[in-house]
Amino acid sequence: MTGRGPLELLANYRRGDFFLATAERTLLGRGVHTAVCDADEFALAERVRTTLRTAAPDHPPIAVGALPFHSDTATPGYVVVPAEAHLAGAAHPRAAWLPRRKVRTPVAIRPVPEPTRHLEAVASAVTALEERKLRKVVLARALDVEFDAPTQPEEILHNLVADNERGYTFAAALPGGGTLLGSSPELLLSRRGGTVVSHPHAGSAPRSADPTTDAKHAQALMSSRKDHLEHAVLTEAVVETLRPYCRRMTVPSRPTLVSTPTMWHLGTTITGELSDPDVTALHLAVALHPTPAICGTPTPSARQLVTELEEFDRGYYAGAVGWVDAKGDGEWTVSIRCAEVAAQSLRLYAGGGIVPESDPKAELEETTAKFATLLRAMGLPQE
Ligand SMILES: C=C(O[C@@H]1C=C(C(=O)O)C=C[C@H]1O)C(=O)O
Repeated sequence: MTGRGPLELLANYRRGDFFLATAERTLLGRGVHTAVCDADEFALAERVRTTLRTAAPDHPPIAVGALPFHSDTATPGYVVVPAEAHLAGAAHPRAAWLPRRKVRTPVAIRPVPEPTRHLEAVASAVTALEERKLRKVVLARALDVEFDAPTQPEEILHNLVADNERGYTFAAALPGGGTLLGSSPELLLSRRGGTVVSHPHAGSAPRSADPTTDAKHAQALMSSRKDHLEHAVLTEAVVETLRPYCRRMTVPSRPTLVSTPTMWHLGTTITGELSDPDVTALHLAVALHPTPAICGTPTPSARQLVTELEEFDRGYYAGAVGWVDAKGDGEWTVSIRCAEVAAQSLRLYAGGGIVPESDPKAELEETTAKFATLLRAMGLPQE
């Protein structure tokens, strides 16, 4: 496949590969030279560094993979040095003109939990925030989609890449044989040489096909106290975690508006100059994860509340997907706007940050809007 362009890499993707398309590059990893699987994510980062440093010259000096929301033996961090790695430039703008692929119609779609249960969970979270002195918690829900024939990750990935020009669009093989498939707007961490960048997102509003309504939603988000509060909790945590690794940091005082084809968000680009050249992109991603974008603050009690209130396991949703190379450079995106794809079914996930001012109905609508990234790529109605 050497010398192929980004669209050829996309066309070549098949179940079991690793694929990541960003605004700058397209990466395809195939096969497994060495797999590193560890429920302890710091141990995982160390083992991956050693593997890449001591590796025989016959394999690509890059490792790719996925971190779960919460690591344990059933859902460990999983990073592989692929047998083959292919790198090309950005798939866009040409990818936007690709004809869409048809995805089979599902036989059943079931919300987990029922929407009324999610409303109750958000209301309980609001009460618990006050009682337990939490500043924020992120609650998610899922959609289980069933087919009477094999799922088509290749087709869905193709449409996700075509739809999301500025997204981090990924397909990552998981240890149990499934695939995590999605297009996230959010950069957990990138490291290039001595420079680290994080672009955390919190604060959301749906896009609208009507330009006046769309602009209104954006404006309302930019002036929403509740959303700015959610966002401030997040940037503070990211800055606090990165500071010990950096000799200099640049942190804008206000977030900016970020758009995806389906959502508006508040985002802040945080940059830093590393003081320790030995710390890899994966070490930094592991240190940051889980940020309050997908868990809450303080982390341990927010994680506990998530376990109490969500009726399903997040698996690799709200984790991270990315790559790290032998120099320690790399790029990890927050694994949201995604689905875990099995043989004949898939599970879509969407969550939102809850603060004391949150309204359950608005939170339910926000998760519905966030499902649209995947539903649209599957050719399904987005309601
Ligand atoms: C948790 C998700 O999204 C995150 C939560 C956001 C919010 O609460 O406003 C915004 C962007 C993401 O960081 C998701 O899409 O599932």
